[in-house]
Amino acid sequence: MTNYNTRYASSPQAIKKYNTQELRDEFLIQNLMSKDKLNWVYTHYDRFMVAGVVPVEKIIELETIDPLKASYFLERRELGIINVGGSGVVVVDGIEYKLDNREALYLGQGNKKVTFSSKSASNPAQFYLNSTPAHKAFPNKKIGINDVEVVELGTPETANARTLRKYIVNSVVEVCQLQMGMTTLKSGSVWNTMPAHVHDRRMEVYFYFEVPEDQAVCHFMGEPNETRHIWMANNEAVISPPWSIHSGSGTSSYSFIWGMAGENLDYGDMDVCKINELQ
Ligand SMILES: O=C[C@H](O)[C@@H](O)CC(=O)C(=O)O
Ligand SMILES: [Zn+2]
Repeated sequence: MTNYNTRYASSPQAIKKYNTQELRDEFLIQNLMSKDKLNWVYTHYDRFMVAGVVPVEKIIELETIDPLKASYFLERRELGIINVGGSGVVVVDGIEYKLDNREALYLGQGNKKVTFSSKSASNPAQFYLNSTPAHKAFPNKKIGINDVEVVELGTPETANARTLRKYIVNSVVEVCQLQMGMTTLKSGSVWNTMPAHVHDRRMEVYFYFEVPEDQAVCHFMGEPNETRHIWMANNEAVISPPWSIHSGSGTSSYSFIWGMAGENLDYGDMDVCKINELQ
């Protein structure tokens, strides 16, 4: 079963007046990982789409949705998939890709039939999906844990020691505009993306997972001199407009998947904010 809802783009002026619920309604994405359902959010930020799928009893098919006005989902789109659950299988036009925990798959434009299933109902796969418009068909590619580019960031003293893994970036796989990766906080560190940055060329979505039960992540957004926060639970995502910082501090360590789309494929294109100038 496929569900979707739509999020329109917001101006920096608008959010200055939002209360907590309005901010959450615009930017927070909940209920992504629900059993035997494919829940899409179609954003008007670079038409970036976000979904989760947890196949338990069923094989779930990637269906087109009405806003695409396409005869199949990947007619004009590319798709990135990262499995954050138990072992699963993605079948793409008859070709089977086994995705274990923390393995990823890039699917190019033009693939017609895509299905998701789990190896075991007691430890189901949890596929996190990002999709963006595509203008060219690049080859499908599985990205295993040894294919990623690893970057160590931060220090324990500043509570931001973390390992960043680039899965879907153009030095690993050819893409039109999608970029995806995963960042894991070291035990005792809580701050991601600090120093914070903006990149007006690209929007971004963060999906927080491996947040221990009874813990939470406080996600910071907004212009660097006008920030807001959104408290987030495990398996929730948050949209970052191109004009917004996107940084979080947890009450414990955690992991998150970042996904981006927009003007360029240069991962390092960021305007870093001075920590002591944030407001
Ligand atoms: O534009 C890049 C993204 O915000 C993330 O890759 C940053 C991140 O994972 C981190 O610093 O922890
Ligand atoms: Zn960023």
